[in-house]
Amino acid sequence: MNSVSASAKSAAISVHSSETRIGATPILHEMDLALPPKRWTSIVGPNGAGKSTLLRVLAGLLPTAGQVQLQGRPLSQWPARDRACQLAWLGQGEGGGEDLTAYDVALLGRLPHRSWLAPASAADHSAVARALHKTQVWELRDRRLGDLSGGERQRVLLARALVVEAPVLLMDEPLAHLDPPHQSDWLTIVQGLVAAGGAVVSVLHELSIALQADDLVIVRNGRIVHYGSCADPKTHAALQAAFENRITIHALEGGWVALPRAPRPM
Ligand SMILES: Nc1ncnc2c1ncn2[C@@H]1O[C@H](COP(=O)(O)OP(=O)(O)OP(=O)(O)O)[C@@H](O)[C@H]1O
Repeated sequence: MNSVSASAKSAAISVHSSETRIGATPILHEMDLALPPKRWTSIVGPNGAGKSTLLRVLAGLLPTAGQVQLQGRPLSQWPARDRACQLAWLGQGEGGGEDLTAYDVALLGRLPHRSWLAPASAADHSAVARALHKTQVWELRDRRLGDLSGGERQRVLLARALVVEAPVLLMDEPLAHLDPPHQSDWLTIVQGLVAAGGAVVSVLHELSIALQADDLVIVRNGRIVHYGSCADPKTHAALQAAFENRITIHALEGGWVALPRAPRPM
């Protein structure tokens, strides 16, 4: 299963856990996953499979019966500020800061780099400007977050995650509300992060985009049922099986697309 797995020590981020519960309900079982640097990994699977829960465990947002390691060191042993510089997070449908300008929302991502009560430095401002340009929201920088459209807002929140400049970036449904040109921009950003040595982990429902990643983690019923390269036919077979063969996968322009299987004519 783990043809591309790194060991926990050499991984950018890893989880080894027997069970994760939300309240009294067991949600994830026997998670053993080590994701290497310099790769983009997409987490996919049916609705309710546990993808977002797995990402939250990796981010340290949900306790688990086991251990998460970041850069080879248990998450719990990282000083909070250092950890926040190493691990950036873009959650699903994040709220908060509605009255802040887009610029100030992005600047929040620099907080881990700043000393207590210190004003933003020139480096902070240039990181924000770079991220707002990359995500195509520089022109919107003085608008309130609460006044932006869904896609504009998502791009500001992506900028906030990018300004952390962390070597590990976790994103839950980062393409929500993004139109195809902005999805394409997102792909360019991810490729740039990976080329610079980063580990990018994204939960995605868009299987054709997920298949453009380096590796795929397939989750079903709270378990990792496959982890492998997107180029591996075994990964395609596992993906089809995870979706009960209700998708088909086709080669296209050097990559793959996944389509819902058309119902048989009556
Ligand atoms: N707060 C909660 N209390 C109880 N069960 C929860 C809670 N949050 C999530 N769950 C359950 O945990 C399971 C996994 O949820 P999760 O959000 O991780 O799935 P997912 O794979 O990301 O789903 P989707 O594709 O629908 O976004 C689901 O059955 C969900 O109903």
